[in-house]
Amino acid sequence: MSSNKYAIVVAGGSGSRMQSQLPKQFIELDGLPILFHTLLRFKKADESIQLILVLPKAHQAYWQSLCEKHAAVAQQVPHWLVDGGQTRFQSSQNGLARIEGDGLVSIHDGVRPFVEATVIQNSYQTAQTLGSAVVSVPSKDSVRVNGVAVDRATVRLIQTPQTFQVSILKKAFETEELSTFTDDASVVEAAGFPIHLIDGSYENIKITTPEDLLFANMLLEKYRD
Ligand SMILES: Nc1ccn([C@@H]2O[C@H](COP(=O)(O)OP(=O)(O)OP(=O)(O)O)[C@@H](O)[C@H]2O)c(=O)n1
Ligand SMILES: C[C@](O)(CO)[C@H](O)COP(=O)(O)O
Repeated sequence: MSSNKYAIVVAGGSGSRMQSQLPKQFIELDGLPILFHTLLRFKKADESIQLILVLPKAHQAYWQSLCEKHAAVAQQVPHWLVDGGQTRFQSSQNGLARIEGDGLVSIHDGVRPFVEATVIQNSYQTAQTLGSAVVSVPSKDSVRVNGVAVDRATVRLIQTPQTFQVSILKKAFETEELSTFTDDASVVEAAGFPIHLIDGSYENIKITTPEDLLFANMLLEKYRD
């Protein structure tokens, strides 16, 4: 198999739950837009990873202006820019279309800027041997499905990155979109391929609602040297 490694960072959403004028992926943490933090995490985990950034057409000029403003950081994270889709499925699909040939591809939410290098590295290593690696954590809360308590030990909360052999992901994405496709693993599983879960971390939050920004700033504080 080819040793090419790609990361598709999806940032094509509208961020409606954040209720912010500025799309959430551009909100600054420590003076730097969230998206730069996320892209840097991948490059720092493995310099050879080729980055593909998925952004709505309407946000691309603004992103270019941010790249000029933060030129020193931007040059550390060279990337292809790809148009966002109407849904996350379509954004992943657009990113995937940019990849020619085989290798490994990780899909990661642009708004998960705290993913650790070890998690990224483990995801590529596992996908290399098993075909897929989907980051997850155990539930800390009790869980009920349709009101019925379930054994919490059977529950895993799914995060990103979700990493696959390119050929598997391309085959899976040849399908029609279903409303049950909330992530890339669900697309791959529906195509009949096995999903291998690996450990993530509780700090790998998806910045979704305003209180997530409070937590994000606390995490930055923790790692400030
Ligand atoms: N059409 C879409 C929808 C979502 N995403 C991306 O998928 C990730 C996870 O989605 P979410 O947190 O739900 O982002 P939004 O869709 O932007 O937020 P909301 O659902 O609150 O509108 C985000 O990085 C988001 O930009 C995307 O690339 N294309
Ligand atoms: C992909 C994901 O982050 C895994 O937890 C999640 O499914 C994205 O969901 P969202 O509704 O698009 O935020």
